[in-house]
Amino acid sequence: MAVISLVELLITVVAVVPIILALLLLSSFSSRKRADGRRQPPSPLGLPLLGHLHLLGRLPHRALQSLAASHGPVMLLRLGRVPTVVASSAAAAEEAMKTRDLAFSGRPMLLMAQRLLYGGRDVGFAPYGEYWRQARRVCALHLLGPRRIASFRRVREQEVDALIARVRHEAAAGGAVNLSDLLICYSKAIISRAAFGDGDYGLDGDEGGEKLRRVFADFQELVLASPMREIAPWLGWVDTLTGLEGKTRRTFEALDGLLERVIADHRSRRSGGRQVLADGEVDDHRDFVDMLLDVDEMDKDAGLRLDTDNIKAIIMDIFAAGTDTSSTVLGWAMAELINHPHEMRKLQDEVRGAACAAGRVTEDHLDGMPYLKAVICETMRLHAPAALLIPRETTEDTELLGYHIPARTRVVINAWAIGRDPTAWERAEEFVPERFVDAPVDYSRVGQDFRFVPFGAGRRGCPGAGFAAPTMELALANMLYHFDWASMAHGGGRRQWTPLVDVSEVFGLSVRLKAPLMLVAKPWLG
Ligand code: HEM
Repeated sequence: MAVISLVELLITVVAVVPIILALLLLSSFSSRKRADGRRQPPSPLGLPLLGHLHLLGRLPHRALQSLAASHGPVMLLRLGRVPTVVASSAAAAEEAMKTRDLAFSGRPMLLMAQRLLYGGRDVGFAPYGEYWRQARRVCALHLLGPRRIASFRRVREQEVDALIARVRHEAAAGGAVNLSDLLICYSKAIISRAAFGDGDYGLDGDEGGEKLRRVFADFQELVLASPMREIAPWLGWVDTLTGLEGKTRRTFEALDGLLERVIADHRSRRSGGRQVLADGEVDDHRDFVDMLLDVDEMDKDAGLRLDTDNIKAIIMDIFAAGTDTSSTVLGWAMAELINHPHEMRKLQDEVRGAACAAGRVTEDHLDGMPYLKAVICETMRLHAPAALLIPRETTEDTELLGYHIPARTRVVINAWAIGRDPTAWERAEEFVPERFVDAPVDYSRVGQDFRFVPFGAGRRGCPGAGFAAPTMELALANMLYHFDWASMAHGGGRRQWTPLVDVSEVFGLSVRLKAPLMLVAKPWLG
């Protein structure tokens, strides 16, 4: 990810500072009382300028987990010039996202989100305040409410059929299926159709949509990147040198142009005599852009104006938040199931038993599949895709587990570490879906159990969990219904059979499998 290479570059740059000087300036922030008697969270040793940045490495969620093991569930780090509190236990998460939710509901003004999301006029990165409250209400009620989610059932079922057909086609060609690619296509197709409808929108001269896929991938990579300018403003020139500046501009321009066309197209369809429906009525053909244009017309009196930039920002948010996350969970679920054949067989028995007569799994079958839901929960417990959630910022002076946290402190909640905390979970590092059969969690309702927070919780918790649930469940159930699976890997340029999937990770907007998931799919003949 770009942010990692930038950090590495910074480390190289500061290496010119004599090591002796660095050692002399080493500073310890270990837990201490301030002059006013308020306790600060403990900190590891930091370096001048970098603070604790160099400790994060390529897999920050793991590095922070190790640091928390020595320094405790609430730590204070300095990332460049940014003081950052890290919460790594269920108790800390509950206090931040429930007991003191209001104080922890801000978002920092992240430079890249500002650049790519119209100055923070979206939902996910908008600062806490009246605009965010209204935009969030629109999202939760009009775009992601239960009736709207149900209205996209046809889209989900068609896209699952398309996914299964693609697997069948690639499997028939005799090789391994690149399931990672197919799952990204699947979740992107669902979000695109929900957001834009069935119109065929693309970039100029983009045969097959490859250019668009790359632009979206760049967007996902950039949105949470930390440019040097933000960490150490005097090193802002590094962003131009590494190409980050140019890539950000090109990505923004490409997506902005596309969204302009989509919105103009929707506006012209509406002015051609289309009736605006009353709030709450379900019309299968209305997509998110339609809904946002409706809200702009209907909510005028409620004080919310959504101009074109607001609509573009909210749609981009939904793409950022909703695509990689769902496909990443599906990839991890398949990897864990291949590595746990007994659990794979158990889930296949459940799915095939429930949907046998129908010849495919539909959404009507999902309620009768408790093990399917348990597998998805267990996958997210071990592999929370947004491992560190989205960074928050305190809106006022507050406390966390007895430590004083000043207003405007950045807050990172390590959902990944909380899911693997051995003091909270038995056999914490093992894949045991049965734990969620014995104690089921409705993961589409966030904030029920703070040992399990892949969707965050509280005011800023994910409003899209209910949308993600049928998207993931339907795909996983159908993949297991239609095929028997085995693993295959690339090694030394050749494809090799392997009994297990390599579960090495790569950190990004989602923490995903490092190597593409290459699997052999054998059609099940029933
Ligand atoms: C497996 C799938 C998903 C996961 C794991 C996930 C996870 C998250 C997380 C961790 C946050 C930040 C929560 C916090 O700070 O407490 C978030 C926020 C958000 N998510 Fe999701 N998400 C998923 C799917 C979706 C989908 C499908 C959508 C929309 C269609 C969506 C829309 C949003 C939005 C708009 C926010 C910002 C909320 C705010 O700041 O007020 N997410 N998500």
